[in-house]
Amino acid sequence: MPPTAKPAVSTQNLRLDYGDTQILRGIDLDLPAGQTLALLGPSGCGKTTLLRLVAGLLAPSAGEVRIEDQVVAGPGVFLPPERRGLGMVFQDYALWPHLSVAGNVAFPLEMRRVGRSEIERRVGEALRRVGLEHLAGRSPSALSGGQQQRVAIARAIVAEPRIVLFDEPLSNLDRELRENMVGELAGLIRSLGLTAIYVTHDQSEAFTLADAVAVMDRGRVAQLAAPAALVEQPGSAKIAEFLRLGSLVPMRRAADGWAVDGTGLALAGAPLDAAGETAQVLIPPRALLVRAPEEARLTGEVTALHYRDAAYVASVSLVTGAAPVPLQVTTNSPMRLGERIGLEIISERLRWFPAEANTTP
Ligand SMILES: Nc1ncnc2c1ncn2[C@@H]1O[C@H](COP(=O)(O)OP(=O)(O)OP(=O)(O)O)[C@@H](O)[C@H]1O
Repeated sequence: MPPTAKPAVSTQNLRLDYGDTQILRGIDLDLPAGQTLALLGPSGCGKTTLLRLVAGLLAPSAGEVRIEDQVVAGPGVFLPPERRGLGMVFQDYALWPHLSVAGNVAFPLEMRRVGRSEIERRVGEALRRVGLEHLAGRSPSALSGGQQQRVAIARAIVAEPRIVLFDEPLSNLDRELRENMVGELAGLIRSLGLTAIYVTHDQSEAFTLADAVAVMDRGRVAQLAAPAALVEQPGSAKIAEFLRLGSLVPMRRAADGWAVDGTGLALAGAPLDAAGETAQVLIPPRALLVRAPEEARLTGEVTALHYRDAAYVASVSLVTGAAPVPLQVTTNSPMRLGERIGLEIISERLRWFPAEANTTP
């Protein structure tokens, strides 16, 4: 974003308490226009609460929400949802059963007292965008889950908002449909030039759709970064663990470097500033190369195996002479359960974390 451009949505020190319980503990976000931000995190971390504060369905306990540089919530200011100019799509679709598909999509325009012919034109356009123009006259109850969610999306975009909020919109759909729809939704958001905030606990959804992902943890943003940057440079061992980026292996300082805790197995490449006597190292699958056992310094035994997306994904137990170390390996070469394989570690692809990094309150 050029330094002068105003963010489409921003929050400053946004807080929400229920009684004595702090739900959001000071959220600072800037979302540039035309970008999609995913809020990703475990159940209860505050994703939906943050979205509801932006939507105007909740008022903050402290801090500020701005939309296109207008304060919409803050000390002495609160704009209701209908005055924030946002589209919203929820998990449960919330379609009216007594209205047809077209009637549901027309509803936000009728509330705004848009003329009949203009409504017809815009409803037709919104339904075309989601591929449902042929079902305009149907009742929502005669649609599949995926079609119902498309109606909800058409309804959210019919008034041509610049910003759309999505709260787990695909979580009621079965896996295959979800995977198809997430790509469709990403295409739609891009082609309409929308700014979007997308709540999900599904990492692959977040990584498919979003320009930036805010990983949330207990009411805070633990890390905000592009998907590739999260994979390359997770901010803490806890974030790496939540994103399932690989195995986290406990390390202990040895005479001339670092060794896997409880073993004599040395690993090179620790950054010099990794303080203390203990650390953790993230070993992502892409840091491991499979070799013939006699060609490698390390040996592992295959303990579990899946074939997925044209590759073998194996759990491997690294043989250390002491406790085995569990690792994950991806390879194109066939493997068998129980097989012994050689492993080479690419030390530049390891990520080191000081032990303290896992104990943030
Ligand atoms: N009305 C309420 N009163 C008290 N606590 C609430 C209320 N609404 C939500 N909470 C609590 O706030 C926390 C955050 O809830 P929120 O729905 O934002 O989480 P989430 O990250 O969206 O979770 P999920 O993925 O399960 O939807 C939870 O611990 C929840 O129990």
